[in-house]
Amino acid sequence: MRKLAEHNIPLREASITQVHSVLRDGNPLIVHTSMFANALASLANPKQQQQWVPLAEKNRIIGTYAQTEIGHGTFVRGLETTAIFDPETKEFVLHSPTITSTKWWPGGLGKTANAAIVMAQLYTQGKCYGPHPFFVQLRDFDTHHSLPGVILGEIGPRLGINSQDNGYLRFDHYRIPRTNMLMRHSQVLEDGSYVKPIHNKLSYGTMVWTRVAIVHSCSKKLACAVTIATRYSAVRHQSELVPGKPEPQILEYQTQQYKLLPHIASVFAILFSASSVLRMQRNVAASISKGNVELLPELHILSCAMKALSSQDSTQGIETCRLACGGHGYIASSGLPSLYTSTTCTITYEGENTVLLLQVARYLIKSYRAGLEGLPVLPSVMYLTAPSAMHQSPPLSNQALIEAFRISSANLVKETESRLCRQFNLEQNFHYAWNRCSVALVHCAELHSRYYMCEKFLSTVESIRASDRVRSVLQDLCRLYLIHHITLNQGHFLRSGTLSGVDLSTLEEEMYELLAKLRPQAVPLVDAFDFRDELLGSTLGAWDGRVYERLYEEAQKSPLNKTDVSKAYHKYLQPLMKSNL
Ligand SMILES: CCCCCCCCCCCCCC(=O)SCCNC(=O)CCNC(=O)[C@H](O)C(C)(C)COP(=O)(O)OP(=O)(O)OC[C@H]1O[C@@H](n2cnc3c(N)ncnc32)[C@H](O)[C@@H]1OP(=O)(O)O
Ligand SMILES: Cc1cc2nc3c(=O)[nH]c(=O)nc-3n(C[C@H](O)[C@H](O)[C@H](O)COP(=O)(O)OP(=O)(O)OC[C@H]3O[C@@H](n4cnc5c(N)ncnc54)[C@H](O)[C@@H]3O)c2cc1C
Repeated sequence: MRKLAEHNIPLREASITQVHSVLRDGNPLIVHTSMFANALASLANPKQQQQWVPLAEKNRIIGTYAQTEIGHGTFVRGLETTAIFDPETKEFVLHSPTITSTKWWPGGLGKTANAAIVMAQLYTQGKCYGPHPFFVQLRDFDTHHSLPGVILGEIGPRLGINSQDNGYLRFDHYRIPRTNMLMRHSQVLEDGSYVKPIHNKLSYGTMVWTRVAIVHSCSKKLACAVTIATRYSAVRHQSELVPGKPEPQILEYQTQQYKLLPHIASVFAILFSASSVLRMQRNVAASISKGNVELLPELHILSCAMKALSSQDSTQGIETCRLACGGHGYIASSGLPSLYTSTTCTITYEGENTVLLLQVARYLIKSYRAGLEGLPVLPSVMYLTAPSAMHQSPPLSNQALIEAFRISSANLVKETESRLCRQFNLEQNFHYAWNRCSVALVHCAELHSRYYMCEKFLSTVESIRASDRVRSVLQDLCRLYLIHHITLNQGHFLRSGTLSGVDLSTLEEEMYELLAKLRPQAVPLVDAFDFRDELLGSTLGAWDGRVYERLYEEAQKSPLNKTDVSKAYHKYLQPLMKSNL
């Protein structure tokens, strides 16, 4: 917090800095600095902001975002916590009517937060208006005791991020003033009448914002992992590449280069896509302030797509980096296990990936159908029904590969839409037909998202003007990324006829050449991420390469090494050894 203040970083921008990496096993303030701060900024009206933002900025109020319940995470419309307006007292009564309505998971809720943005079903004048956000004080601001009517606790150990005190929360007819409903987009007036928002998903805005922040943070996490694994691969010597010759750096093995270089490329692909979505988000936020919500669906879909792809890619990449470090990748002091556990959760939180990809697919199918009917569609999906442009670029050039992605994606959407129609004809029910096509629909969403990411990588690299040599290395890296993802998805390209078997063999051969060409750039590339050793926190990945010394030094800190003979020897081992069991 002191660092943020020193650098004049507003609270709600803290989560896209490296500040939370200072803590190894989760940050109990991350939801306060990200979702809570953003919910106040985007869902509270100016008067409410004046009241709460300065207190949150000064950390007098420490908040969390309490939406998920034991019974419902994905299906937000199914939340059970109620906020019933009482016109007599001009208050809302918050209540948790069932066990499944218990709020469950919010970060920092267990012990740290004294307030929360609570999503609850809004009832007024006898009618339910769906989930809405409320500012709720949970603990006394001086003593930190939970307030009467509020039942709070921590949910217990998790796979990782165990310093984050994820919590549970129940309300027992707990009253809050009417003015605690966040009223920027929708309101309940004193007489209980409800004023609608200009778009009925504006109250989901904090989730959209956080998905964008997650994309950015995934590229940082993956950058940490590739830095550790690449530096280690330059220090580690193992086996014989040529019999009788000295043991080479493991980075000389083509298989090792294949494990690392595509993930170094992935850091850039995710980062450039994140920047593009962030720009769009800023534009949409500015438009919403002027009452224009036209681009909100596009932002929602793009943030779902990029959150899903980046969390999946970074988690897989980090695990590959861990495996690439052999046994030493399994030791906690390598930093890789905690990077993995703090990244794999991004697949689940802020919208489980499959669910988000199905949102993307819904948009693709709707846009495809609209395009066929000649109705207007938004820019990112115009290609679904636009004529193909495959022959305009030289064969297998970067542009041709992007076109191959685009056409394959359009082809898959077309094929899946036909399947959906056939299934609908059989079932006579759109929802059942949708479910029966949902694996294929997820594949459509993945390919569309990959196309977007490849396109952003290429267009960003080509726009670099500062240095020819930097651009040249990034061009090679981008080329490797494109070919790598084509080889992983060969079937789609063969099915669409955009690439032949011969093309794929040619590309595969080029990929192996690129691995060798980029090998000398591997260490400079990760050094350029410029992580301080303190932030990386890894015995394997420190700048000076003293891997073995650091591993040995770190082992000395193990509590078991404080004494030569442990207590357990006297208590258990010695009796066992003497027991003749
Ligand atoms: C690594 C460190 C990270 C650091 C960074 C900070 C991290 C901080 C830590 C974070 C810790 C983790 C913190 C947490 O985890 S906080 C909890 C996060 N929870 C979720 O993300 C829940 C996920 N579920 C949903 O968002 C909704 O229920 C979905 C979207 C699945 C369906 O929803 P619903 O059932 O209501 O809708 P529908 O399917 O009938 O669709 C109806 C229409 O609505 C459109 N629509 C839907 N949504 C939006 C939207 N948002 N803007 C604009 N439009 C939207 C949709 O396209 C469709 O349009 P159309 O097709 O009809 O035209
Ligand atoms: C570390 C961590 C931190 C979190 N922090 C917060 C927080 O601060 N605040 C907060 O409110 N919440 C938080 N959450 C909760 C998180 O947002 C939810 O766990 C997440 O949205 C997924 O919901 P769920 O757990 O209900 O999973 P479910 O929706 O039950 O998913 C289970 C399975 O069902 C599938 N499924 C569900 N619906 C569909 C569908 N329509 N179509 C196809 N398949 C489907 C999913 O794909 C998945 O395979 C956190 C969770 C974690 C793990």
